[in-house]
Amino acid sequence: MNPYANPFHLAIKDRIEHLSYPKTFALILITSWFLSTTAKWLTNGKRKKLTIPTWGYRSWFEPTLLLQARFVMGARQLVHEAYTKMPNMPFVLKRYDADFLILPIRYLDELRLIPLSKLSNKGANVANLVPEYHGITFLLTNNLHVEVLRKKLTPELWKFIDSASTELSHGWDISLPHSQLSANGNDWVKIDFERTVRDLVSRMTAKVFLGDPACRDETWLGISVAFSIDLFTASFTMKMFPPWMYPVVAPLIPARRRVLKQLKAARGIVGEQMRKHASLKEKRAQAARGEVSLTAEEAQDTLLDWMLDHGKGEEVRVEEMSARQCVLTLASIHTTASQAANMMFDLCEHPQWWEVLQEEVDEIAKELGPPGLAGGMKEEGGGGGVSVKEWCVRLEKLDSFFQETQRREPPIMLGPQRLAQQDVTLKDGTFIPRGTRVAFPMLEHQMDPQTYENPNEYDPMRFYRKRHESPDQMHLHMAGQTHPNVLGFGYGNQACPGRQFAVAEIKLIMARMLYEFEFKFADEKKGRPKTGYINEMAMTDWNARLLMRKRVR
Ligand code: HEM
Repeated sequence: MNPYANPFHLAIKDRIEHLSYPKTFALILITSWFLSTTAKWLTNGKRKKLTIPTWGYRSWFEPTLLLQARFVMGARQLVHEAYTKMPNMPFVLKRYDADFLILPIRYLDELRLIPLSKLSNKGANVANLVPEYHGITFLLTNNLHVEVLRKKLTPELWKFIDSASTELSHGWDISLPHSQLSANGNDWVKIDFERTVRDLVSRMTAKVFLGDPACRDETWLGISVAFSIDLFTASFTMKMFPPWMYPVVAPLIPARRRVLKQLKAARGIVGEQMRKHASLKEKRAQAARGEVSLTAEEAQDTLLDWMLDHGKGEEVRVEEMSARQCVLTLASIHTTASQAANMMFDLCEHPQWWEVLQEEVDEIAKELGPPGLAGGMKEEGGGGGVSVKEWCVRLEKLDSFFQETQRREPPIMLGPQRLAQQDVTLKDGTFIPRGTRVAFPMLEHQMDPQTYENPNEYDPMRFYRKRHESPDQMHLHMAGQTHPNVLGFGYGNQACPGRQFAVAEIKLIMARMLYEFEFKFADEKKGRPKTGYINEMAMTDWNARLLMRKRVR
């Protein structure tokens, strides 16, 4: 029987056929929300639920869908209101795909000691990326990319930073508009600062992770910037639908198609480096016994080499290894570039600090030679040159500046985040049902007068002063150290494993910028570019432009 034979059905069919694209999209969303809510209601009846109050409903009648939709662009406001109105209390926030239990900071240490099998950082961070649709499910069960950072990159940090600094010099000539900058410093040139730093950081990261020649492969450099953006866009779009609709929606999302293309191209590039590693194994062993000598490229020691030597089974198959390299670009490039951009925006907003930072760099340069130039950041112990370590360690004011920017502009406003893999009851009886996302109000805590004196004041020497209060404080308040009041890199043993590398990279880049150039906002009236938030994620303003000119001494 033809269902449309009925005039009522015919009218509906006619309406549906004439719906515009936005209306069709809204209809799909509302229908899928209705179906998934009904399904949840039918299946969740017996599961224990969160008993903590939800924040944000405007009235009893506001549908949950509306509250979840408001979180997308209004999370900053919702978190701020909840934190202010319910100080030191847990509360629940509704993101469209998950309920967040926001815990006061006093729970931080208790949660740190709960095993990952109960409260998982990976569960929370990776689930946001819909891993099963992007070929990255191995992230949930496998830790090789974290191990390599902890066991190879961090212990040998300065060797790798030194290698990254050679790539910084190479990128410096390519990514900065040298030909437009007059030597007398008269001409201001407009630049997209964040993009410039992204280019530099992607080169430095590729040098350390993959080595030559992949680190100069334009396709790889393109992937290492675009992969994160496309993966986030694809995941964000998919998560607007209930999981049962993913098989239908996923193939229609252009960003996801790009992600799959990037993964395919990465297989070619990373696969080639892997083949070289395999073919060099014997020669490297001979060189270690002093029987043959290696060229510089053959002798390079990359994080990929370590992963190939230490990985097992699927870990060392090209599909998984190349996807892992893409994921490492995701973790490392935009985070680092936006921190550097925020630092430069803060400096342009508070120009009185130029002199202080430039003076610090100039003083060190007088003794160690200019940053990045001949006689400056040379190989550690090589040719009478100065190690990058010495340069970075001595940049104490820049270090403090780094932290003050990160305090006010962390990459995420709710963190650290964990996913309850099973029901958990905290010491005071707070019950966390399986499946709950747990997070801390990082940004609010860092902007709270109980945490920092005059939190709204931009005080870039705040951490410098703390460090110099007494010798035992010197290491506690360095950029990259985690602390309950400094959460931008996470906290405790699950904190960002690449943070020391990120701090050193940013110091190298910023020291050179301070030494060689001056910057100001392209649009002085607009002032500092505003950070936007999509859900809990911070987004620097990609339309922001700065003016730069050569510094004349
Ligand atoms: C300023 C730059 C960076 C910021 C602000 C940052 C921040 C973070 C944060 C907040 C986390 C989550 C920690 C948690 O779950 O509690 C994280 C995790 C991670 N970061 Fe970073 N990060 C930065 C740079 C880097 C770099 C350069 C690398 C690699 C060299 C890296 C690799 C990772 C990895 C692999 C994880 C996941 C750790 C895990 O699954 O256990 N990050 N980062």
